[in-house]
Amino acid sequence: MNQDPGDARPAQNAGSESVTPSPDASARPETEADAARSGHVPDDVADSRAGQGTSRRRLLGALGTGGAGLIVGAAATGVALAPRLESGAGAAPEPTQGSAPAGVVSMFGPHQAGIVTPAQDRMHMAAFDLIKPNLKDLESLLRDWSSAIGYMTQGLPIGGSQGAGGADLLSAPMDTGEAVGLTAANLTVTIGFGRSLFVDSKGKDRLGLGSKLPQALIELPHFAGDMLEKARSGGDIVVQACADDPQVAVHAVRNLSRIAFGRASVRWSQIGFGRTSATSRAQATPRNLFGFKDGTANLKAEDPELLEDHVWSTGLTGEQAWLNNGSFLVARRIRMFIETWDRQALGEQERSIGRTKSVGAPLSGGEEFTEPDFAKKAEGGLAIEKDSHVSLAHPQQNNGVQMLRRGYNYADGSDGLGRLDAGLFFIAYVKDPRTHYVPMQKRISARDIMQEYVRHTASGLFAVPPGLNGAGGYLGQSLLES
Ligand SMILES: C=CC1=C(C)c2cc3[nH]c(cc4nc(cc5[nH]c(cc1n2)c(C)c5CCC(=O)O)C(CCC(=O)O)=C4C)c(C)c3C=C
Ligand SMILES: [Fe+2]
Repeated sequence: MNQDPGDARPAQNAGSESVTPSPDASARPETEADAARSGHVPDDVADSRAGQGTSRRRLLGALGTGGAGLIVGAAATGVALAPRLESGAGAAPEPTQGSAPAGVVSMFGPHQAGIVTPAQDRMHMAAFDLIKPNLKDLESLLRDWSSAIGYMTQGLPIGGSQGAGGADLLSAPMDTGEAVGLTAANLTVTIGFGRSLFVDSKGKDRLGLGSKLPQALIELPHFAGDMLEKARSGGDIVVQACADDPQVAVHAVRNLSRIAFGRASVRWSQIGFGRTSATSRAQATPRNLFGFKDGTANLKAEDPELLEDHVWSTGLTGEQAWLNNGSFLVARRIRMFIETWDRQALGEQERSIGRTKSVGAPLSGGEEFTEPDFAKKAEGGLAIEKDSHVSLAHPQQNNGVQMLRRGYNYADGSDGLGRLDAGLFFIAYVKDPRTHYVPMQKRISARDIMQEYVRHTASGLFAVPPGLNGAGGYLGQSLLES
């Protein structure tokens, strides 16, 4: 993480109002008690807490001038978090102005970062359950998370330059510290809401958000071959942290989990290494653990019209309108029977997928990006078998629907039989899972030749709210304030 320059010491407990220091001192709370209630800490209170006699204004000045790479976003991130983050007063920092420094992906925009962002190489995804479901905790959690995400995605410790350890020896540091000295590594943090946030298993409203349950946020049906572990599935809120450095991604989830203490707890988490998709034409197509190129025919950031048709939620009205510009995240932990696969002849492996292993070309001929010809005949039948993976997943077989895949390889050691517990942590973003995921998964689960070599062990479906448009807001605000 970038260590910002100078010896400036940040406030330890400032609130959302302090994003931009106000020149009008009378507008600020006078006492520490007032400050705690409002979530805003006056500079002098903050200074004495930090024990450094350095005002937040000086901190901001130092960052603004010396931290050229961090520009306004970091400089204006006056939203420091209390060590235990109880105030619920955090809010997003100012949008970065102009182009972000290398390695920094802005958290601002109509859509959340981490969807069409060029897929980073590492992922840590975690699902959280609320501890005592109530709107107050949910809002304060989302505010505090948004603030922390603002720091982390700019390569800063949560709370600012001294967030991982200043002069206060009596409190736990706001940031756990293991990312100090690392860059932001293109960190993005994307959040989504599970059906269980809205209603319980009997359909009863849990938090007063029942009327806002998106119609498409269904209970996914059972698919042939599913062997789902409940403890690894579902969740009220999901957090997807992706970065090009594993320590940065894990640091993000660890700190968000720490911030959630008392309000939400981790239900499951999954670490992924090695992206299995390309989400931009500028990226090379990576390979999955079957050794095949994965992500060739994926939707790409350069296709805004296709993204509009297949990924972004649009045209929702009334109580559902909060989700416009959002999306749906489908997560499936798919174990791959690597050892069995590795014993298959190359021809059988290629027949299962429908593409060559070497370059990823369709078996009907051409190069990697040649469109498959599903009618082409070969010796003994079709060049691309009807039940090959690409045939079943191709838009031609799926009413024209497409998805944005953003999955990762995972390996969680070996099972008791010496086999790798490894596979694909499948992630897809879709406009509507009822049309863009369920029918395709049904077809794949029932017929795909590749099914013999995989088993779905966990599942999640989440509604992903739109992005942050400006300072002072927080991720998920449209759900709570519409
Ligand atoms: C329900 C959706 C999908 C699941 C589940 C899924 C699992 C899965 N896929 C591979 C490997 C490959 N998939 C490829 C293409 C591909 N896969 C899906 C969907 C699901 N995959 C789609 C929509 C597509 C694109 C189809 C097309 O338009 O041609 C490929 C080929 C290369 C590519 O285009 O990406 C591979 C290889 C595995 C190993 C797997 C589960 C473990
Ligand atoms: Fe696939």
